[in-house]
Amino acid sequence: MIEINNVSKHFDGVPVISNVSFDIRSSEAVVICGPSGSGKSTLLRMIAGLTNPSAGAISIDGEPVQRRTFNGQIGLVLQEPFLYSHLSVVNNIALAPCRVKGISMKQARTLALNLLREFNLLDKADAYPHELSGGQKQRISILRALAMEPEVVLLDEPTSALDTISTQEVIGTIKRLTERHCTVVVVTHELSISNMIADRVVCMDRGEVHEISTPYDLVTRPRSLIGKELFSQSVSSVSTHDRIRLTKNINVGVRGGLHVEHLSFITVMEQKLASKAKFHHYENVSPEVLLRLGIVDIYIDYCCGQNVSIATKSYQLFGNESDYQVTTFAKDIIWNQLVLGMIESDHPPIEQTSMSKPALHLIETAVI
Ligand SMILES: Nc1ncnc2c1ncn2[C@@H]1O[C@H](COP(=O)(O)OP(=O)(O)OP(=O)(O)O)[C@@H](O)[C@H]1O
Repeated sequence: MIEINNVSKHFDGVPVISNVSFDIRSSEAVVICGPSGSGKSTLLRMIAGLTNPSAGAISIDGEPVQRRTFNGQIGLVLQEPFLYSHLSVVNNIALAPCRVKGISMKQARTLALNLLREFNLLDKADAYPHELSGGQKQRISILRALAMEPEVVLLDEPTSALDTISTQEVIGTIKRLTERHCTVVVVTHELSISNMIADRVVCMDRGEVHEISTPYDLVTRPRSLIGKELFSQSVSSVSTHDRIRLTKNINVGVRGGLHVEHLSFITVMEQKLASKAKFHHYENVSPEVLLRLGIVDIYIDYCCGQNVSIATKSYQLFGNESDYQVTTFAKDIIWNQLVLGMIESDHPPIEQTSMSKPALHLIETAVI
């Protein structure tokens, strides 16, 4: 769908992007990551048609982006949400479809309300931007882009100005975009976004693409130095583990293929919890099924540097509409609040042998 062919860019003779080529398929979610100054935003701006390549070409559905007229087919979400402060949330979303697409304000508001309902923000329809949290503002700006029914949504550092909880909310919204089969391209420093939403991750450094891999491959077997540096950063030891008082067993599910050395958090946990935490590797089993059936208390999905993507049913740090959620936390948060909280709560120990036959069948047939 998006073709990037031998694209280079220089500013005043200084090269910023050098000979970059890759394709993005329709409905694909691609995360572009790399150190500061590696050219990520410049590449995204070129995909958006906001700046032209110095050499090479970028096209969407065969049409060069430079020649595309603005029709809302590319949705752009920036670090700052830039909502209109004098308009309510619903009118912020309805404005562009009304002005650009020429539909009536009534129709545009209906469209906006439907989006707000779908993305669980209906209760904010009549709020004004100053009444929203940073995360809510950013989620509204994503819906504003979505209201134009774009072919592709480009997001440039959508969470960099947000705290942990707001970041999780925004990641949830981006994830929903992907579930709607939008083509999504995200530039981010937040590695958890790639774990949560990306089909593929583009690793850039100094204007060049060094690796394009799935998040899982980047975590488990990075092929480039920059991929390794970004995704397998060394983890310092957990400072608070001595506070743990163990009274109960917890079952920890670990995604098959994820090895202990990928995360020293697990190593520390194994040492400290020795007899209390049981680790089980599961291949091709849905974490949701494992959690719903109570076979595991925590499911460790991906581990990336300081971040861990985990799923939990029985203990929730963040309110959520479902009783199952995958969240990416800094490992210290897991350790201090989640594991400690779980152990100190009245969480009943679950023995693996208590699985019923139907439950076993469910597990055998469930595929991630
Ligand atoms: N309009 C411009 N004029 C001159 N230099 C620019 C311009 N835009 C970007 N640059 C330079 O291009 C390089 C890449 O910038 P870019 O913003 O694309 O990097 P980035 O990877 O997105 O960085 P960050 O993660 O810090 O946002 C930087 O050295 C920057 O100073």
